[in-house]
Amino acid sequence: MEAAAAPAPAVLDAFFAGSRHHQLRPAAAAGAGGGCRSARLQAQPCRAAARFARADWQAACAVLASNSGGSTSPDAASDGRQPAPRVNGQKPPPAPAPALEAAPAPAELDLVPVSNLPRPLSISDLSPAPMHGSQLRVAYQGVPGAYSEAAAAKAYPGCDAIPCDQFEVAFQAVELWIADRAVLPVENSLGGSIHRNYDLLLRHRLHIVGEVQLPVHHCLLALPGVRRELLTRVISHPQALAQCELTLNAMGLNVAREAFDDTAGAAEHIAAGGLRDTAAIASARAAELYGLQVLADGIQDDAGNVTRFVMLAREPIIPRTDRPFKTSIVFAHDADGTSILFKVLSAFAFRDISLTKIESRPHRHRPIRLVDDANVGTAKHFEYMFYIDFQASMADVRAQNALAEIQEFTSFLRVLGSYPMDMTPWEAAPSSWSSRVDNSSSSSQH
Ligand SMILES: O=C(O)C(=O)C[C@]1(C(=O)O)C=C[C@@H](O)C=C1
Repeated sequence: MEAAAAPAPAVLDAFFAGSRHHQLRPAAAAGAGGGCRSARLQAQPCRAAARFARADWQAACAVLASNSGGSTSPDAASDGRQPAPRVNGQKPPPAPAPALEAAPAPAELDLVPVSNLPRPLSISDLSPAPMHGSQLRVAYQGVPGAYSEAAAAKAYPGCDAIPCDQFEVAFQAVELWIADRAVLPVENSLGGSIHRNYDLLLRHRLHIVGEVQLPVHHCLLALPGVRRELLTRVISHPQALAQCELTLNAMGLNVAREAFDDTAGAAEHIAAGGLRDTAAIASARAAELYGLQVLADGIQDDAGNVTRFVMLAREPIIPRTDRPFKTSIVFAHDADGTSILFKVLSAFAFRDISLTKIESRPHRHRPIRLVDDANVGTAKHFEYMFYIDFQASMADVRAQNALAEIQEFTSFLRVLGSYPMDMTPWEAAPSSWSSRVDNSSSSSQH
């Protein structure tokens, strides 16, 4: 138990400081609804989504890149961008006009003077639970049929899922009000962390507002009539290839394996190109969408194959204590500190707060630390940013005090989000390719 129940105002201020407004709304995105299901957002060049002129999206990307900088992190400054407004983990700047408002408005953009337009709280701001049945626009990476689309649907049932060609585009789509939320993978039980998204979480200013765990059930897909013996290549997302490696070998499929942007994109590529020598690892839904046959299903190496996704929004949610919450933080420490990681872990251990994840990423701004006594640069350590997920809400005084303590010996600390844990029960996906293998290998024409 905490002896002192005093909250840690600096940490909490820093956490809630994320709710400032500086919004850029592409004119065409202001309309209600979505209609973007089939349009895919792209980064370079930015192909137009259904309702957006190509120029709008490109201008929006350019303004975001030149003005917002994303950020809050030491990382962002290395891009040579404007010093970003601090979101949390740092003191917020005094009130004046946000950086985006100072930007000259491209003709086709409707820049909202946000300081004049206080946005009323809506129910979605207040509720930590997904908004069932509403047409929330949710950005994900991949094309329809990707697991990320299924994760978006699980997180926000009935949402309008917006495909994006890269993770970064999904972040930008939310920042630019083209989407309301993004749902992005952060770790898989077999393949490990999706590092790119850890780096992007730091570089952008979005908040984690939820998590969703998706059992991932992979199928081997090919054009109708193709037999396994004809295959010379298996293509898929690198995570999916890694998750099926042993099973593919056990099936005798020792053919070339090639990485693709996403699993469903690989299936689409086979269908579009009429590739009879290539199979994709993707979902059964991708098979239906792109007219492929399932040669084998349940080919993931482990029945408990599950990917954890985070839900991202422009605003943090109000943390609560009436249900299990997780909080995600990222921090760096001063070069001269000793045993910092031990001290950080102790701050949680002494308060009986369980950690659910630790990740470290290179500290881009300060990649190397000199460690020899003479400081002549002969001995070096890498420097890291540390990401920790812990099982407590920011509304819990134990978490507030732990972060207040941690703040004393870290040079940078940011709360990425405090959000309800995904407690939905899930069944392991069957991993039984051998009993389900399609017999077409002996009966079909090729
Ligand atoms: O390619 C897809 O279908 C995705 O949604 C991406 C992704 C990932 O990035 O890990 C998501 C879940 C699976 O683990 C495999 C791939």
